[in-house]
Amino acid sequence: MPDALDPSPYDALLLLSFGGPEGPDDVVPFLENVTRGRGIPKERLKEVGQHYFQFGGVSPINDQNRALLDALRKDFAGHGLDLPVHWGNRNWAPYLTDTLRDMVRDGHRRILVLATSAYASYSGCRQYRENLADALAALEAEGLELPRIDRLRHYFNHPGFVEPMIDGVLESLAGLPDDVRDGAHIAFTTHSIPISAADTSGPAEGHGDGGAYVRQHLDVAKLIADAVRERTGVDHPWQLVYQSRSGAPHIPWLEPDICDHLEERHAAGVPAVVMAPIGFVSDHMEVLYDLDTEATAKAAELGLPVRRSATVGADPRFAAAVRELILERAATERGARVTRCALGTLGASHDVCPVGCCPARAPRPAAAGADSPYA
Ligand SMILES: CC1=C(CCC(=O)O)c2cc3nc(cc4[nH]c(cc5[nH]c(cc1n2)c(C)c5CCC(=O)O)c(CCC(=O)O)c4C)C(CCC(=O)O)=C3C
Ligand SMILES: [Fe+2]
Repeated sequence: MPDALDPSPYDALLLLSFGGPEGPDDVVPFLENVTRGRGIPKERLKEVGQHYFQFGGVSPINDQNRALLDALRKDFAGHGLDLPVHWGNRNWAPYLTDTLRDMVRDGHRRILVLATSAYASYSGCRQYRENLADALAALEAEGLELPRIDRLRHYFNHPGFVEPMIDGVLESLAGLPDDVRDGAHIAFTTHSIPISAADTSGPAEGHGDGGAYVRQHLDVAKLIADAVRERTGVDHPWQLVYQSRSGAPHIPWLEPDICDHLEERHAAGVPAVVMAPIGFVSDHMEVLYDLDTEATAKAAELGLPVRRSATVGADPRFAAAVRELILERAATERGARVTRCALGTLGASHDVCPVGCCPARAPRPAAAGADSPYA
């Protein structure tokens, strides 16, 4: 047996994810949960509902989280890390509040959160923290003693997140027809968000010009493109583009959209495109519908060969990265000096979101940050 690894002061890991419907009857209530108070046009909701119905009302995200749970437990057991792993979602069962209640009743006092969102932004960071605060408030109202909750730092530039995506892009290139492979461009995609949200993503000192959200994605894109060039000897031109835009049309969101980008590349004579969804942790509905269905249909219409590269999902290298991040944070909490592993130019992200990081339009309590009202 390997030497036991020390996760103290933490006594549990909570995998915190988005959640998704698991059957047709779940779709509308799930969308109501997601969009409550977000001002999304009715037309857009009808359209997104259809994406889910087209897949039998089942989002792949829950099974992917089950696979990630298995991968984490296997990795921890194999390395002598004795830390129970629980799972709760923001928008569908198992709901965060229910999971957290069970954890508190099981006696957990110091909980570390792994969010299935790798980058900064209101939607990808603070909103998760707001939902953690909501869950703590609910448990407080039930008279339960509240645990202390910390969240693992953003892992977008951790090798365990980046390396599986490099393999994914290499695999997609290999899958293209021989005569177009070397000329292929890479379209790195992520979720479009309002430009105002991008500009205020991350800590205040980096606000403006797309903020941490755009900078972090550009750093990952460049890492992958550089690694692909090194391994294939071919310089594939690349660009960061966006997908899954929602919201009112008069509000500016990050562009270009992947479909417009495919059209533009095709018109410019580019012979093939690999779509690499670096903004997402798993092949969930935004990937299966917006890329594999919609963008792939657009490419077929253009006669443009495309491939979509795999997300990280339950890759064992990602599970190992999570273990390293847990041990890194635990050691930091114990006052030890640790190496903080990160690729690229930005360095390891902060452990605790500072005040003013990824602000909300309408301020609400958020846990696990410097502005948390909870201990
Ligand atoms: C940055 C970001 C991520 C990546 C980080 C992360 O992973 O957290 C992400 C992930 C996801 N988004 C998802 C689903 C949805 N997102 C929506 C709406 C929105 N997302 C936004 C941003 C993001 N979203 C924003 C700015 C909105 C507009 C409304 C608002 O300002 O809040 C809507 C409403 C309908 C629509 O308009 O699309 C749905 C249904 C699912 C589940 C997929 C599945 O079921 O498999 C996942 C993983
Ligand atoms: Fe943040």
